[in-house]
Amino acid sequence: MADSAQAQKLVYLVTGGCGFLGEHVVRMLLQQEPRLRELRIFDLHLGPWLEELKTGPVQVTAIQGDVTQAHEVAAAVAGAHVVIHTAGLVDVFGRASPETIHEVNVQGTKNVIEACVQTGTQFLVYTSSMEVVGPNIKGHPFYRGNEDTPYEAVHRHPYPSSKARAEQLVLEANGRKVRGGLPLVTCALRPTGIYGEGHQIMRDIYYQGLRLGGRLFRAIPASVEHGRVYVGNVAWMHVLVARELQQRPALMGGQVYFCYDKSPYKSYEDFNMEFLGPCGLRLVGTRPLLPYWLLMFLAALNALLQWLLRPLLLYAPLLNPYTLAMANTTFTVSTNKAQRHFGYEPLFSWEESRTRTIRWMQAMDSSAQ
Ligand SMILES: NC(=O)c1ccc[n+]([C@@H]2O[C@H](COP(=O)([O-])OP(=O)(O)OC[C@H]3O[C@@H](n4cnc5c(N)ncnc54)[C@H](O)[C@@H]3O)[C@@H](O)[C@H]2O)c1
Ligand SMILES: CC(C)CCC[C@@H](C)[C@H]1CC[C@H]2[C@@H]3[C@H](O)C=C4C[C@@H](O)CC[C@]4(C)[C@H]3CC[C@]12C
Repeated sequence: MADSAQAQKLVYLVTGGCGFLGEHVVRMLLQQEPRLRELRIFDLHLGPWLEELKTGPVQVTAIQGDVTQAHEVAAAVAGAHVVIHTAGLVDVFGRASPETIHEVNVQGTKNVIEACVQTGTQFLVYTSSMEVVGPNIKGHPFYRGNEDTPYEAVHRHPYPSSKARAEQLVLEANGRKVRGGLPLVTCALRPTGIYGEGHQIMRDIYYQGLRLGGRLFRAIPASVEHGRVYVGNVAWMHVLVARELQQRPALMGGQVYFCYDKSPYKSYEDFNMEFLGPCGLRLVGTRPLLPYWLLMFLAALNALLQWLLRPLLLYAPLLNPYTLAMANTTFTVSTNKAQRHFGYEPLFSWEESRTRTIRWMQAMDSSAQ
C-alpha cells in the first residue's frame, strides 16, 4: 500500500482537455500513468462526460477557464508537476478572426509558459502541429520528411502562423528557471492530420455525403499523399513524452517530435473513405471531377461569400483557398525520432485504429437515425 501511495504522487494539468485530442489524452493518462494523484482538466467548455471520471482512484479536477486569462491559467497550473497544453483554436475555415486565433494560440501559450515559471511547474508538453512546417504558401511537397528535413516553412494563414509562434515560444522557454530554481523542461509534439473517435471534420464530411445521396465527389488527385495519425496514438505519445521528459530532460528538452503511426499514406479523401466506405458512402471519380482552376474559383467564391455574409451569419464551408491548397499538397512524415528518444511505439495498430474509428462512425450514424 505504501508503494502505491508513494507511486501516486504526481499532479498533471491538461489544457483543452475536453477537446477531440484532449479527451483522449485525459482518458489515456488515467489508464496509463500509474503515478497520477490528481488530473486537472482545464477548458473553456467542460464536457458532461467528466463526471464519470470522478469515481476512480485519481482525483479528477475540472477547471472551467480561458488560456487567454493569465490569472486563470496560473491558478490552474499552481502545484502541477506536468502541464500538457493542447488547448487551441483549430480554425482554417475562417470561423474565428486572426486576432482571436493569435490571442488563444500564442498569448494563451505565453500564459501557460509564464504560469509554469511563476508557480514552479517543471515539465511542459505542447501540442504543436505539422502545419508549423507546412505545407508552405508555395505549395512545396513534404514527402515522407522528418524533423531534420530541410523545408521552407513560410506561412501567411493565421492558424499555422500562430502554431509556429507558439511552438517557438515553448522551445525557447526550455531551460528557464522556474520558481524554486529548477529548469523548465519543454518539448513539442507535431501531429499530422489526426483522425479517430470524435473527429468533427470527419463527422461533417460524413453528413455532407449523406446529404448528397451517399456520394462524395473526388476533388483531390489520389496521388497527393496526406499524413494522418490515429488520435489514440497521439494521446499515447503525449503520455509517454510527458513521462520520459522527466527522466531524460537533457536529451528531450527543447525538442520537437512528429506524431506518427502505421496509418497508410493516402490522399485525404481516399484515407477518409477507409471509414466512410464501411458506413455506406461512395467516392465518385478516379480523378478530380472538376478542373483545379474551377475548384480554385469555387474556393475563392466561398471566401467572398464568407466575407459578405459575416455580418449576418457564419458561412464556413470546408472548401476555401487555404484548405484547397493544403489538400492538394503532399505532406507526409517518415521518422523514428520519438522511438529513438523516448521509446515510442504506436499503441494501436492501423487495423485497430481503423476499426475503432469505423465503430465510432457507425454508432454516430445509428444515434443520428
Ligand atoms: N485535429 C488535428 O488534426 C490536429 C492536428 C495537429 C495538431 N492539432 C492540435 O491539437 C490541439 C487540439 O486540437 P483538437 O483537434 O483536439 O481541437 P478541438 O477544438 O477539438 O480542442 C481544442 C480544445 O481547446 C479548448 N479551447 C479553445 N480555446 C480555449 C481557450 N481560450 N481556453 C481554454 N480552452 C480553450 C476547446 O474548448 C477545445 O476543448 C490543438 O492545439 C491543435 O492545434 C490538431
Ligand atoms: C474540399 C476539399 C478540397 C478539402 C477538404 C479537406 C480539408 C478540409 C482538409 C485537408 C487537409 C486537412 C488539414 C490537415 O489534416 C492538417 C491539419 C493540421 C491540424 O493542426 C489542424 C487540422 C488541419 C488544418 C486539417 C484541416 C482539414 C483539412 C484542411
